[in-house]
Amino acid sequence: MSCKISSFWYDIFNNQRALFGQGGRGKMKYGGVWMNSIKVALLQTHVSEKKEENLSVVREKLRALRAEKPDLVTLPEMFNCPYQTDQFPVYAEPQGGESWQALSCMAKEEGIYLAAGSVPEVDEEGKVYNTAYVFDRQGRQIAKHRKMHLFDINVTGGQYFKESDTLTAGDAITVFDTEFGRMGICICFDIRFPELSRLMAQEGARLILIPGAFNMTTGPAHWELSFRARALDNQVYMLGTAPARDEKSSYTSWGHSIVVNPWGEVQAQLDEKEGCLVQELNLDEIDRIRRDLPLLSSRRLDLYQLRGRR
Ligand SMILES: NC(=O)CCC(=O)C(=O)O
Repeated sequence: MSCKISSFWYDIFNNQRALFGQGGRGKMKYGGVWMNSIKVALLQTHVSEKKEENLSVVREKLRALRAEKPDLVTLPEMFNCPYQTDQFPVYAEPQGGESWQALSCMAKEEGIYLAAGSVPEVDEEGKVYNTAYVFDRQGRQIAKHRKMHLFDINVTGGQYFKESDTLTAGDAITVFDTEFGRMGICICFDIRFPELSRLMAQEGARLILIPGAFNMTTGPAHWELSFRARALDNQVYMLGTAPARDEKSSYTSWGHSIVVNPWGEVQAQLDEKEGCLVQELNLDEIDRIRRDLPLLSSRRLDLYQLRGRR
């Protein structure tokens, strides 16, 4: 089936509306109301060295999910490529490349929003980014986030990783609009910087999507805690989608794809194995919790303010 979609319209559209200078501040509703619930499916896939195989796995799993009728499906960080700094430039493709086309077609074929994990992206200057694309039900790209905080850590006796060896950091905060309300997206290590989630929430995000791959050092210590903290601070749903654990790979993913509700509770979480988390999210809960416990509206904005660069 042919469903070639150009990313051209997106460049024009998004250059005008990308967050913080892209218009559309605050709330936007479709036909005056948002839908009050959304069915999401988080796909925790095994990542192999074969890009085509990784894409085929996603295609198969989306087909298998048809009976569930999800509105939004999310994929893991770097789901089409081994999580290794030396491999990012090898697997990188420009926006509109082969993986982008395949993912756009999948969104269109299934009639879903597809938050297509992240993939290595190369720009015209040869810089490589860790990039998350989001497609709408027609397969059009409606958002693109380049990981803003590169994962450079060296934990004594634990995990070492240096994304900046081969990756360049993004510099935009990313939100997008759907009939379910505004959503934000960032990538893995980005979650550790509370300002970013707060800025997305300030811009009206009600759900924050995070493709992520914590590891065997920081995963048990900080994965769930980080999702719960950001959900609680901002009274939003937080969705984290990770690759399944592969003990043979050089970087071992913690897995544990997770949905946390705006009260800060874990609504559902996978273990380390391949799997799919299908969840119905009650979006009215966001408004109820914000009414009952008015944190965002009780901030002392006369005394302090957080502003993103415009
Ligand atoms: N891929 C990543 O950004 C990993 C982040 C991580 O493990 C962390 O502890 O933070």
